[in-house]
Amino acid sequence: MLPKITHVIFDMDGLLLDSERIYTEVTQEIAQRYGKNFTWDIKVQLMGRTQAKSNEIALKLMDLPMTPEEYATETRRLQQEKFKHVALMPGAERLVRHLHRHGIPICVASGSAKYNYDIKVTNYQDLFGLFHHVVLGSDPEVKRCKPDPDAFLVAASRFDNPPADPENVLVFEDAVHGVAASCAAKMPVVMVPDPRMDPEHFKKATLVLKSLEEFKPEEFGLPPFDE
Ligand SMILES: O=c1[nH]cc([C@@H]2O[C@H](COP(=O)(O)O)[C@@H](O)[C@H]2O)c(=O)[nH]1
Ligand SMILES: [Mg+2]
Repeated sequence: MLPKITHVIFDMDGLLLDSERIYTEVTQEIAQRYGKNFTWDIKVQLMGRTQAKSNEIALKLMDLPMTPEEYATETRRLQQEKFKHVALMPGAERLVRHLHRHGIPICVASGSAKYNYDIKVTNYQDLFGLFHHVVLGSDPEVKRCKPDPDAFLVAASRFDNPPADPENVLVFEDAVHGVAASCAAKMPVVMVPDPRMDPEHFKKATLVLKSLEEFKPEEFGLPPFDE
């Protein structure tokens, strides 16, 4: 029996936005300059983290001869050009608009830095305006990034009247650390992973889908699509 859902939290990168593709392109470009390879196994360890934490891990695992400052500046420069043109993931807009139209409180909880968030949503102001609130990796209340539960617990606490009970909050995630964070927060989670993801990582998810387009809201006690 799937839990009855009252509130929904969306991850952003790789779930609502096709921005994981951009992170990969940029990191691979920098890695190649030094004859290194940004592998999928390394990528999995970065997804969902704060920018600072992810940079630290990437530098170490790829053993790049750059200072943290040089790496941060160069990735930021290359990413920001591309983030302006980021696409939505299939089914994201339909689902967000559907839940909003039916009065289901929705929000975003992402590891993204605010300076990147602002660029990523430039073309989607209207859509992102439907969220009750947005919690980012740079939020002072989020002490630890995913896979710790902080981002989701803070996000649930900011739904008002009444605040959300974790077991009735549905999380949508693409990343292994995001699924772990949802479980640590005791929230059910629908995982929509990249096709390269090892199915070994699916075990903790409540449900795994190939695309948001496959989601059936009524299975979680939410209003069915009516169009
Ligand atoms: O290849 C990468 N993927 C993901 C990240 C980090 O993971 C976050 C993913 O955020 P979300 O929780 O919205 O999926 C990004 O904002 C970024 O901080 C990264 O640095 N590099
Ligand atoms: Mg993500």
